[in-house]
Amino acid sequence: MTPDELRACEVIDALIRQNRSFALWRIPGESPRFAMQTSGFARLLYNIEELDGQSGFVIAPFHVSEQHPIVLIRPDIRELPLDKGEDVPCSGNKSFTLMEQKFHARETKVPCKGNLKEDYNRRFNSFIEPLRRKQFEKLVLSRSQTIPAGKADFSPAAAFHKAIRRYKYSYVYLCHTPATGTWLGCTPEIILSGEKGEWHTVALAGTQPLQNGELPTEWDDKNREEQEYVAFYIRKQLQALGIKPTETAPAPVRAGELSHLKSDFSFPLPDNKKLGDLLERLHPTPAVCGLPKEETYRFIRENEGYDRSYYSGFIGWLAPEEKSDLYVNLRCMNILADAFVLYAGGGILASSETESEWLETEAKMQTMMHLILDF
Ligand SMILES: C=C(O[C@@H]1C=C(C(=O)O)C=C[C@H]1O)C(=O)O
Repeated sequence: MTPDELRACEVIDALIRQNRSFALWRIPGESPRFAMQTSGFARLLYNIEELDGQSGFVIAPFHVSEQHPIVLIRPDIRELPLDKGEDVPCSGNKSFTLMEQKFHARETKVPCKGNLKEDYNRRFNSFIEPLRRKQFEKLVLSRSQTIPAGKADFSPAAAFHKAIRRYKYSYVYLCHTPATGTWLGCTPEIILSGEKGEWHTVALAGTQPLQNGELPTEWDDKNREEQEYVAFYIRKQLQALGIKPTETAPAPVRAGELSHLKSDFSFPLPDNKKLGDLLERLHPTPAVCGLPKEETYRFIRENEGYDRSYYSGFIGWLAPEEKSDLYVNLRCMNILADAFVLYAGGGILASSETESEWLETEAKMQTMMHLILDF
């Protein structure tokens, strides 16, 4: 790292210690951006529609609750306060006490790998059953894994810098608020991006490792079907709003050492003040939830056995008057005082097999594992 980058990392890590509300993000092919709220608490919302007409950096959970609200960071400053360092104006937020760090760490139990796999297999069996009975067409089963921090001096900012170099084709972010704690992720999946009359979303699903660093050319029926469920759902949601998108054929894209099938949807929007309504319709897509939406959304919450928190929610810059870039929060982790909580999941169809689905979650977790293991 250059001296300037090192200095930037020190400032960013200090903002986390001071419990500020800020986000740092890098859209693929662009330079990193920064936004921070310098006074008061970041706004908490309990309905996605409440995002209509709002702007700022958003972090929304898989399922909104008292414990996991939607958080909207007001961008009081857009430049990293390099000169001022620790003296950024701030009221309302206070530094983390040890107690609060422990509070954020309350979900931290470190089960051994054998138990994790047994637990996953049990969940898999309860997920495959309604699929085989044809009650549902698709379900996404996910899990979390807690990795104790090896050393006390882990730098989230240095991990962000490592991520932007390593994951060129992903959206990389680091976000901290008192309500959410610290999250870092590298996601390949747009939920909504665009400006003025031109908007964009994607149907992304199906997973294979890269083959000798290259995109796979063969995709089996199961992967294609998984992706088509997402495309079908997006078509239907847009249609219900009277939107006629143009759609591309599914094609493989890169996400770290993995590849997924993606089709792009482009469309005009009659009213940019209604982005919350559109997000409410899109989230959660069958890439992270299932089909039919409402039934599988409930089934997952009742049967997955843990709270997804901000994993598989959405994050990013919301700006109806300029360009918005919102992504599905995948390949991410919650950084705690003494541990990392990593998350990953995968689409299950009636034909799915436990072992290969487990290995898929392992492969997806490697995205974050690469950022924490060499520290
Ligand atoms: C659910 C995740 O990823 C999603 C599920 C995929 C799949 O089932 O093949 C592929 C990409 C994402 O849409 C995850 O990364 O945790």
